[in-house]
Amino acid sequence: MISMILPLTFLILERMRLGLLCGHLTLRNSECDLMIHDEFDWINKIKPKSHYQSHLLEGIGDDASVYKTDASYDEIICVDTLVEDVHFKKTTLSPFDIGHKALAVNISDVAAMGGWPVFYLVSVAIPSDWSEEEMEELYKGMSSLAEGYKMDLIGGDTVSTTDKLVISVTVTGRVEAGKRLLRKNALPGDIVFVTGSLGKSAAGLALLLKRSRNAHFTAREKRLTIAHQRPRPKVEEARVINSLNTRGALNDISDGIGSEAHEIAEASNVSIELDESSLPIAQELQSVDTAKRLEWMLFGGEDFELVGTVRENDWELLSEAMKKEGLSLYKIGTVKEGRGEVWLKKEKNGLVRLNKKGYNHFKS
Ligand SMILES: Nc1ncnc2c1ncn2[C@@H]1O[C@H](COP(=O)(O)OP(=O)(O)O)[C@@H](O)[C@H]1O
Ligand SMILES: Cc1ncc(C[n+]2csc(CCOP(=O)(O)OP(=O)(O)O)c2C)c(N)n1
Ligand SMILES: [Mg+2]
Ligand SMILES: [Mg+2]
Ligand SMILES: [Mg+2]
Repeated sequence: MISMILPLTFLILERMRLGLLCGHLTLRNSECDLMIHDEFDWINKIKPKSHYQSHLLEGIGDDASVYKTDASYDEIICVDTLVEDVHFKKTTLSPFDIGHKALAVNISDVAAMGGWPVFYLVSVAIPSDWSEEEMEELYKGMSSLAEGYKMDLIGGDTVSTTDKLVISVTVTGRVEAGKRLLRKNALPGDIVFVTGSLGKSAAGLALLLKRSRNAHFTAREKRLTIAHQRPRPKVEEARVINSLNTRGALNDISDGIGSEAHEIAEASNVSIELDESSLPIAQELQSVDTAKRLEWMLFGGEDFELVGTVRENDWELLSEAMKKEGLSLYKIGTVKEGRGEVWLKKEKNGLVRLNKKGYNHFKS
């Protein structure tokens, strides 16, 4: 009995000591409780106040960073990471899907700067339950997407890990000199647009989490799961917006438009008014309960559509140019004077303030 109680007492005292060290009492495996409570606050804390390299045009704070070259274009570079059990499970994405998505989310950030992708580098931490065949499939997922953009894989890193698969992809791209499209470019009076319907990825994820990717899905359900597994980065759309040679703000939707609209509003120091009745509704989500659908559309994330703003005078020209390329674009709101707020215009109840909600590592 004593031999059981003694170690237990020691364990409890040790937990209390750690709890005191961390300023609170918790029973977690790690030494201290996770101290990051908001992803975006944390990024702001580590953001350098100045930089050494004068050819850096945009550092931390947009979808990707941009630096100047002596050529007629500026260079774009960005990195995003996918972690098993956070961004995917073996039951939600196949190895091929993981490769596709890890590259697609980065190409999407290049598109969100108005540019096109050029090179990619891949860093993988591989646990022992992942086979060589699975890793080959993952790389096939990347190369088949890269092919369409003529992107080259130019480097990376491979390490072992004891736990979950981690894949980190760096993508470089280019944009015509001085023509990058930034979150801070919106001005009052602008039209807010989105390149496609929202919420399909979140609906697809819900299906995959419930049933697993090898289950039987109807054709409608399959379109939702594919939206989650194989998002198409909107490079063509970004290039049309860029070709207009006008001021415009742009952001890609990874966390949910509720979050990204705030990012534009905050960076531009304006407010954004979204019109609920103008948000395009995917045909696949027509039959879904309205409240659930709105939650997925505003806060679900991972649609990788582009949300942005253009001058009211440029709207006709832009929507014509998109139509000519067979691409879609929807007017969903307007930019107003403000201080980073986002409002949703309801059909009946007037304006409601949207929280900066969406996917937030450490909060959700
Ligand atoms: N750990 C980090 N160290 C340095 N910069 C970071 C870190 N995490 C994020 N950032 C930067 O913060 C900004 C916002 O990141 P994020 O919200 O992930 O953008 P996105 O949704 O477009 O991928 C970007 O400029 C990104 O490069
Ligand atoms: C198994 C699983 N659970 C939850 C999600 C939902 N999810 C995970 S990360 C994320 C947001 C996008 O990822 P993030 O790392 O924030 O990309 P970034 O904003 O940096 O582009 C969402 C909606 C998922 N894709 N898979
Ligand atoms: Mg982004
Ligand atoms: Mg990111
Ligand atoms: Mg995010």
